[in-house]
Amino acid sequence: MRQIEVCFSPELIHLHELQGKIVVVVDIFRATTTMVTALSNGIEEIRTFADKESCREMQSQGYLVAGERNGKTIEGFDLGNSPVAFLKKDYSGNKLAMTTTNGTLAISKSQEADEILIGAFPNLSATIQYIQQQDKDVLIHCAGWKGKFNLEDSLYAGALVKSLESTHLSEDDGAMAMKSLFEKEGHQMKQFLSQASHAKRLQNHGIEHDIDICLTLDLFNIVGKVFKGQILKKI
Ligand SMILES: O=C(O)[C@H](CS(=O)(=O)O)OP(=O)(O)O
Repeated sequence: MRQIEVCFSPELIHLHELQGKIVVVVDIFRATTTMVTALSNGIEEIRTFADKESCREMQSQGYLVAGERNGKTIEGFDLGNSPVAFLKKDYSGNKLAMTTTNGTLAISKSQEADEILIGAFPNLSATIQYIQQQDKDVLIHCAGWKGKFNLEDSLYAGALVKSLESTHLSEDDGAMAMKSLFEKEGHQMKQFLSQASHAKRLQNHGIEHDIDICLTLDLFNIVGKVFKGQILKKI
């Protein structure tokens, strides 16, 4: 049987074997949710950058540039890191360059994987369906917050482990623990995650509506996948 395991922070990813696996990168608040929303609303490809300046330079190549530092839109950028902003108009025909605090770092640290998927609650079922069709082990790479464990990415990991239990064994302690957490709290996800430190940070920025999108299941029937350094959508 295929295996599934969880890495709770990009700081711990060196402890895991990535080769041959599907790595699902997850940053519920908000980078991977924003990416999936952008792809669902017309963005044709996303390139991710660790630093602001390399990202900003993509403007001259016709890319929209999006990103934040400490949750705030970077000065001179077209967009921040808000999924809601990508629902406000049709972005068909546009390409996006993005830099965020945690999510884009987790993607760059997953490069040795056989496949990298972009995980978020709004495309959970599509991602599950795609994984079930592949004959590969899965590693869920939680972006966390500045190197630390966080509740929302971990709960997503639990949801994925639980949903894949008929096809993927979770012998890893982290995967087992998160499955139990999801079994206990998954039915009241919004209430449970409203206590999360990052949810409180977003509330302080007055962007509660982002939280709603981030915690809504199956809004989009797409899979976000990295192909040669670009994130593209697979329908
Ligand atoms: O924009 C976000 O929500 C966070 C910012 S921070 O970690 O709270 O500074 O970035 P992300 O990469 O989406 O976790």
